[in-house]
Amino acid sequence: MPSNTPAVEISGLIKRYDGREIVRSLDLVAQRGQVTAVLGPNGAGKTTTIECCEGLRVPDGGTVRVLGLDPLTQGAELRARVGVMLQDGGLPTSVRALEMLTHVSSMYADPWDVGDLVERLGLASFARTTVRRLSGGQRQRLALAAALVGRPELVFLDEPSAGMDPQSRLAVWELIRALRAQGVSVVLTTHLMDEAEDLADQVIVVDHGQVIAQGSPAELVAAGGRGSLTFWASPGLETLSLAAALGAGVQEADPGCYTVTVTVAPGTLATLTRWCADRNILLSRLTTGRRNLEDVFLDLTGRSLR
Ligand SMILES: Nc1ncnc2c1ncn2[C@@H]1O[C@H](COP(=O)(O)OP(=O)(O)OP(=O)(O)O)[C@@H](O)[C@H]1O
Repeated sequence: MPSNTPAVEISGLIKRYDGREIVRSLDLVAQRGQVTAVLGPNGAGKTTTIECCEGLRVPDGGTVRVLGLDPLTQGAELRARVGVMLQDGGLPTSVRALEMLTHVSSMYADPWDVGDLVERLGLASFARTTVRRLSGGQRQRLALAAALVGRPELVFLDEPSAGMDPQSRLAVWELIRALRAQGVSVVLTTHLMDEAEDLADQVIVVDHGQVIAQGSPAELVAAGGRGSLTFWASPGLETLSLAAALGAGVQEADPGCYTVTVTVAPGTLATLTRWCADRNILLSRLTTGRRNLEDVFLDLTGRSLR
């Protein structure tokens, strides 16, 4: 199989549960040697899509190729070349953490040094604890180590830093950067904007089972061409009236948190504060600045990820 095939190539993927179409003709390409982040809100179909790539789900339509191979019929060949970290860890629960990792490493001809992984991911403090008794974040780190110990060419990481404290999250991010530097292809799902923005070469935004935008973080941020304006006040403001005053879209992203889709100019702020003053509304906080992926995501989906 030529090695210039993409790491992952999905076309027209369809997946239904109980007759409900969860993944709806989804197309996605993840290039080799890159970090590709599949970003989307809860229930968007990210995990289902990744599980189709891992051969854990049978698609109802479309094609999935991983390193040029079909994960359903060529899974045995892929197993040695692909690392998988499932969202719930997917680990056996009655073994000790380090024993489990050492056992997995013994199945490979040229495994990653277990001691090095233990150090990079801070596993030493719970090395002798049985998996069942680990915290969620500890399990995640162990699952990541298990996914990497076989030195895969491609890894699927389903929400790799979910439930982790900030320090562990940084360690995971550092490791993902190291993988990329080694030429490993990484496909991860996340609902953390900063994770996608910091790590990914390519971000694929999925909502309702379809790709709604894709590009590098910089491309996605530049595409809107606007600044961002967010303010906080009491919940339930008349956003339609404010939108008319500003000549811009206004959304209540979370209760009491409003985002305005506009090119921010001095007059914009004057109009906003006047509109509020006329209604005796006190702004508790206001920020303007460069758009980030979160603003892009809000524009695209009308929803906040928090
Ligand atoms: N085995 C299943 N049977 C029925 N419905 C399912 C099954 N697995 C997932 N779903 C549903 O499919 C939808 C998409 O789930 P999926 O886990 O792919 O989304 P996701 O984007 O990964 O979300 P999250 O970020 O919450 O993990 C959800 O509504 C979920 O409840």
